[in-house]
Amino acid sequence: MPPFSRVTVIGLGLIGSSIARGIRARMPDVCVTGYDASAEVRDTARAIDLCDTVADSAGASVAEADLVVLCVPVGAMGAAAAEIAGDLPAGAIVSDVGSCKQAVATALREALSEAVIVPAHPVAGTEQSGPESGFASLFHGRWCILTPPEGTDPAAIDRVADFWRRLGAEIEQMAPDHHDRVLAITSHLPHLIAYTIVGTASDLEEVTQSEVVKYSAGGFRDFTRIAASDPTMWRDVFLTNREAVLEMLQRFSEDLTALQRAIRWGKGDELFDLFTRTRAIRRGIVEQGQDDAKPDFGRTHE
Ligand SMILES: NC(=O)c1ccc[n+]([C@@H]2O[C@H](COP(=O)([O-])OP(=O)(O)OC[C@H]3O[C@@H](n4cnc5c(N)ncnc54)[C@H](O)[C@@H]3O)[C@@H](O)[C@H]2O)c1
Ligand SMILES: O=C(O)C(=O)C[C@]1(C(=O)O)C=C[C@@H](O)C=C1
Repeated sequence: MPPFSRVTVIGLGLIGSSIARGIRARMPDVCVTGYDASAEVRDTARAIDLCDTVADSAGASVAEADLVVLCVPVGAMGAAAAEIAGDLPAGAIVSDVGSCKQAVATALREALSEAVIVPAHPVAGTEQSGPESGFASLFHGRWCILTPPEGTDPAAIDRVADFWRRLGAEIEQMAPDHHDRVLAITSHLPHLIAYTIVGTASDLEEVTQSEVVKYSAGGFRDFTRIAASDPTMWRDVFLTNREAVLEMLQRFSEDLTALQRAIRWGKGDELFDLFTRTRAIRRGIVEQGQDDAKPDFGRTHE
């Protein structure tokens, strides 16, 4: 039996709509209610039959829920939680999918002082956003990291883990501050680098816009996919995970300076050793079947 029978998804963008579709595909008996602050998104969600019900207010959407999943940008988590505070049923579990965990956990606890909260982060996504971009298989074979605060009811953690396993994810548990440091280097910094390199290329006076488009067939093209990611989401991620990102950025710029010196002084061995090491890391990722380089992730969009 599914761990929940009435799930409310708040924020019907890429992740929220993928959860709604995943529930339809993997837990068809579960009733899904959706809500989004944008009336346009709610209309689209109704038009594409994303949920059993799309409510017109956050409070109404949670009134009968046993699980509420907040799928809004991390900077909006506190406000979204505050909106449901007065209507949340006593036994309901609240979760979220935010890309940073520590600050979000604090915001959720402040808004929902009595609720059982089990924060989660599915490490799966694309550069798309909005209700039509989601797909049921997004979480298949991907990690979902749970960051429950100390003292969280283990039965609640198990139910949320079961929910994500049924959506196809594998579960890992971590302390929120550790999560934020790990994701700062594996996800947040790569996005910052992609935004920078695409911005720098388009600013170069000697390179025209049409040349940027015309010659972006190789490595640069991969950066442009990442740099097309949602501006609101990523603004919020960098402002929210500020400390960890700045720490990793400091390490990164020191390593970049070392590379700069190696190039300047013709230290070919240093370059060769680093590139050999990084090639082995890439091959390890591919061997583990986690190669996401293809734009459609090699997965079926159900
Ligand atoms: N995109 C990814 O790759 C990815 C992966 C994992 C986790 N996440 C996290 O998932 C969350 C959602 O990201 P997404 O990619 O689905 O974004 P999205 O832009 O596709 O969707 C976000 C939706 O939230 C709605 N919204 C904003 N504020 C709201 C509020 N106060 N109440 C109700 N609805 C509100 C917006 O109208 C929008 O429809 C973010 O916290 C993000 O960090 C994203
Ligand atoms: O592949 C992508 O497009 C993503 O950006 C996915 C990605 C990532 O960096 O891995 C982005 C943010 C998330 O919080 C989790 C996953």
